[in-house]
Amino acid sequence: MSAPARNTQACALVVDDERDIRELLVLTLGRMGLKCDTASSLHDARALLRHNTYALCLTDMRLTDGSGLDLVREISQLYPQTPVAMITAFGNQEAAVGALKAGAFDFVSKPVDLSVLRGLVQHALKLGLEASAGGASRLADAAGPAMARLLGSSMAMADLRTTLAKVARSQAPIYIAGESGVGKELVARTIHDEGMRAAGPFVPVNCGAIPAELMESEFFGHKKGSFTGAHADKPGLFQAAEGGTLFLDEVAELPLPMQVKLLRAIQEKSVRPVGANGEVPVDVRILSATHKNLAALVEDGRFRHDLYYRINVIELRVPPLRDRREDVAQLTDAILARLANAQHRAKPVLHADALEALARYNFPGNVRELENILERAFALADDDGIRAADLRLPEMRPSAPAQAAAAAMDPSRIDPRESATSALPNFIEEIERKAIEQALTDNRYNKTRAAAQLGITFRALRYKLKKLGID
Ligand SMILES: Nc1ncnc2c1ncn2[C@@H]1O[C@H](COP(=O)(O)OP(=O)(O)OP(=O)(O)O)[C@@H](O)[C@H]1O
Repeated sequence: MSAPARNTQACALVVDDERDIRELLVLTLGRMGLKCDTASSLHDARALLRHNTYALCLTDMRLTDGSGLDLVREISQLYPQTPVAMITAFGNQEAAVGALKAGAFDFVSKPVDLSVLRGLVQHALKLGLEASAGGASRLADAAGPAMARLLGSSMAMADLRTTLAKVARSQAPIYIAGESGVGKELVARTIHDEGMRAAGPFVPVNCGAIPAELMESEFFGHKKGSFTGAHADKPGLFQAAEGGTLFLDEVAELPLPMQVKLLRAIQEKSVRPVGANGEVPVDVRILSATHKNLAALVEDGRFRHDLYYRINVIELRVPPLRDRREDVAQLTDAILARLANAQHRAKPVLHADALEALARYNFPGNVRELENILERAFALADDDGIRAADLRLPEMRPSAPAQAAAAAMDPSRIDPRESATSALPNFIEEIERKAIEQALTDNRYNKTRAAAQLGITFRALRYKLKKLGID
């Protein structure tokens, strides 16, 4: 245990049983203007923590007298003003995730990449400043105001909020899984707003909505004259998210060649604009989401496994609304209040039969569908309030979202003899048209969301709209 050197300079605690690593860390942190205390065991680290306040703690995972994870837990609970990061063995994603879940704000893998370490230390110091500026309790349980937007009293949502509070502090990439309309983007925004990048931009990008040929330029930017139509230098989405968060929505839609380039940008923390000679460094946290089963796509070879592991350090799963029906009443109340407020009208009464109907309904389109149902009912409601019939719930069997649109226009209910012609191709086109029109209506003509509901890519939807002549 090194003798503590006390003065006003910020001090870090380095815990590792390998002397070489301790020396390397002390040297690097010293160059960044930090004093260091060192400990080679849990026992020594605990003793130092009892008597000193640290701006940062870096601990190894495996220590001679126990696990660094225990130290991470203790520091998060007893010294919440001290951000703690874990040093993990290379490629040990499990340990990294364990550390983040135990309350570490970040991790760094061995062999330690010094530029990564420096970035981590800078973030830790920012966190410490936040805490000393009055946000210590925020570091302790991090339930900030943004979290309040994520409604739901179910156990599932309470668990999700607890995990969010922890992961918001870290820099780890997070993959958000869940059906369409379940709240994945809201979760991503909450992580951003609750974390230390909140002052930076939150840039959501729908990966399925960018034409393949423009993708590289959209993500990384381009130089003037690099291709026909490039009239001026243009920064890409990475540059737009500098200092903040890039949210890759529908990440499963990325074409394979783009996946390679994205992986490189994330690993190197730099991008090369189309037509540029050099790289531009970027400081961006990556969050991603899809309603598809990404692990299955990896197995099928349609999503690169290396990118999957890179973006999926922590996976959050947002459960479908039908699995947390107890949230429906609170969500309904909040949505009606918001609608009433926006239209300067009184909040309508929701009669018991309407609430019962909502409680029974399966919500294949999840919270977004609940919003659409209530918006429609609110528009039609008179002073008497909203009754079950006003909700116009489709008669649906319990079904997954991709089946939902199809179920709404169940082919068995369409009589080929009643369609324009009984020829099979036209009959099928008719079904397709109805499914697409229904999905567009359900999603307020948002094509991206309609495509997601239909379980097809944005490009496929665009093609079909053109083919069917739907405006
Ligand atoms: N827990 C929640 N509390 C309050 N509003 C919610 C909640 N979950 C979702 N919403 C609202 O429901 C709508 C759909 O949510 P969001 O866009 O985040 O879903 P999504 O899962 O990203 O959808 P998609 O897969 O189609 O992109 C938004 O208006 C969002 O604000």
